[in-house]
Amino acid sequence: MAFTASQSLRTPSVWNPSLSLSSKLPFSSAFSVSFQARRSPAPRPLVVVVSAGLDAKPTILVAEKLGEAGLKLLKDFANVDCSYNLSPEELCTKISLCDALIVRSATKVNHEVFESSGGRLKVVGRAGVGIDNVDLAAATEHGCLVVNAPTANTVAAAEHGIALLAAMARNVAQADASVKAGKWQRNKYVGVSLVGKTLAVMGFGKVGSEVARRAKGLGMHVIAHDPYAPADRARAIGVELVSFDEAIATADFISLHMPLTPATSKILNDDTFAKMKKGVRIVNVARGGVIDEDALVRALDAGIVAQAALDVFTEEPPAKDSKLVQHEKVTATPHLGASTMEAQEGVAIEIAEAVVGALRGELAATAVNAPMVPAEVLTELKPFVDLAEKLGRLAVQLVAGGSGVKTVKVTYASARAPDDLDTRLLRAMITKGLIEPISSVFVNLVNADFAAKQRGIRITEERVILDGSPENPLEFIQVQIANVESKFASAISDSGEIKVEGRVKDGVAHLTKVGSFDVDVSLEGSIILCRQVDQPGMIGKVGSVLGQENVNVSFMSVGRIAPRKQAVMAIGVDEQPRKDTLKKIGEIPAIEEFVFLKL
Ligand SMILES: NC(=O)C1=CN([C@@H]2O[C@H](COP(=O)(O)OP(=O)(O)OC[C@H]3O[C@@H](n4cnc5c(N)ncnc54)[C@H](O)[C@@H]3O)[C@@H](O)[C@H]2O)C=CC1
Ligand SMILES: O=C(O)C(=O)COP(=O)(O)O
Repeated sequence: MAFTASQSLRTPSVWNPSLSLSSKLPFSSAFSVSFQARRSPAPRPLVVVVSAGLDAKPTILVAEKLGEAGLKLLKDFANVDCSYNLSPEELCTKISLCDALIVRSATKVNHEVFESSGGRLKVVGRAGVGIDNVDLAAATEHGCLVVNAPTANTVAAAEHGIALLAAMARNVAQADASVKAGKWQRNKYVGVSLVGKTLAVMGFGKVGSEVARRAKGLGMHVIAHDPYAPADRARAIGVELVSFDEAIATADFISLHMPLTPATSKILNDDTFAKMKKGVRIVNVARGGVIDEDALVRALDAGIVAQAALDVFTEEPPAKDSKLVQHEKVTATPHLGASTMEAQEGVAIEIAEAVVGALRGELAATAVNAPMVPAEVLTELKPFVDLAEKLGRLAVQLVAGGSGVKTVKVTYASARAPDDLDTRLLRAMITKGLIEPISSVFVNLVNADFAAKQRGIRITEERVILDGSPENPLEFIQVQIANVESKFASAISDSGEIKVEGRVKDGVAHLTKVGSFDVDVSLEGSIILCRQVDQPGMIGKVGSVLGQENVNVSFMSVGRIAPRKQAVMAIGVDEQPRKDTLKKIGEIPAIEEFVFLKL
């Protein structure tokens, strides 16, 4: 049978586009939903990380210098190994003993690092903004959460951008070197004024907008280019958003503030320099890789670019004989944008809190490779998260042979408006439930979609919109697995799929349907499902077998088609019955089939 779905997964509008899933996560095209994710007014988006399952004190490797206040937070919680300047080989060796890794921009956290961790690494904390030094796809594949510290160095980076802008325009660095060399060259270092000039801010995010604000204070005319920035945010600070071509063609100064991504790599190149106003001046506090550095040297030599002020380089540190760094029209700093006392203390605290929180399995505000779920949504969905995982677990255990699952349909029944229910978390937990019982993979919110895709499992989501009060986020969740045989034939619904359905009652997950049978058993402990001919005394017979074997029954429920016809009995048990206990149940006359399901 074919399941239908009508729309691709959308990114909620509250997300910062540069952190959005659409650009960072290798989301599977196998997933589709028939509604949009929730648009939340929450001030801080949050993400839940499935707990790393740590029993002992975790170990955190801090591979680059971090502020003291952050280190203290880390040390209060974990064993902290501060090892700076590790070679790639040393990092790979150490990482297998670490639960978390904290880096700045100098450490390359590549595929080998995740491979070498042997599955122990659960969190990578980037103590700063740019995460281009972390292989996000590899992190996701390994179920490792990546968090960054996106806010604490914004002002520092913006201030450095302005410092470079002014220093470049007035030849401060070159004149300083000249004076120190015993010269007094007042005519050589005549600069240009900033007031009245047009500044194009490329990348109107946190740093870009702070630069724009400051440049306006200097009397500059500020325009910006950012394909994802909302026009009203720009308008609010008197900045006009323009196209890339218009920005570079009209600017006297260009300041770069976009992340380094495949789309922005070498975005300034021979072609784009050729479109610029002759004599343009360029500031780069973003990433060296957004400029084709050889092309910049050519543009400087040709006089297209009058000057450049660069804090960042494709290779850091750049080669000593780098033509770009040595160019007399270039002012260079060694990636100092975030390096103020204040920013480094702030960044250290921000990243330490995020990493510790993530290791505790708590909420983290700054996940880069996982869906961010606002806090209040999470609180509301918590019992359904439990239900979702358990339904996934039950459904897959009902498959004969336990494998061959390819097509899963999840139905959410709710009175909520279609765009008012964020199900990414639920889908991830159903996926976890489906995959973990049949593999050795640890599935969490980070790698759930990836893990499903790897196994060729296609999960579609559908909404049933109910009448009634939208107060309760969900009435029930139904999980169906198509095109498989079941080891418990009664779990196959009339339409031919394995079907389980559950609800949350008084905050507790309940199984409420198996195949076409209504049952009601709380999803705690484990479950025995029996099909029998409905007749008096069955509950007592099964109960006494379990009682004799000291297996505590927590819940029992019988769902039947009609009196004295076939019925399904669901029995919740606290302990796992021994094999011969289960055999004894199977031997009870009138029991036609039974299955034991672990939650
Ligand atoms: N030199 C330094 O020490 C520092 C450098 N940075 C760099 O600055 C970058 C920006 O930082 P934030 O403003 O905090 O990040 P942000 O994420 O707030 O802003 C980045 C902006 O770039 C935009 N963008 C994405 N692709 C674009 C494209 N093709 N063209 C134009 N705009 C595009 C995004 O929509 C977003 O608004 C970071 O990614 C990092 O690489 C940040 C802090 C310190
Ligand atoms: O936050 C960023 O993106 C930066 O570039 C700062 O890098 P750093 O932490 O100073 O190595």
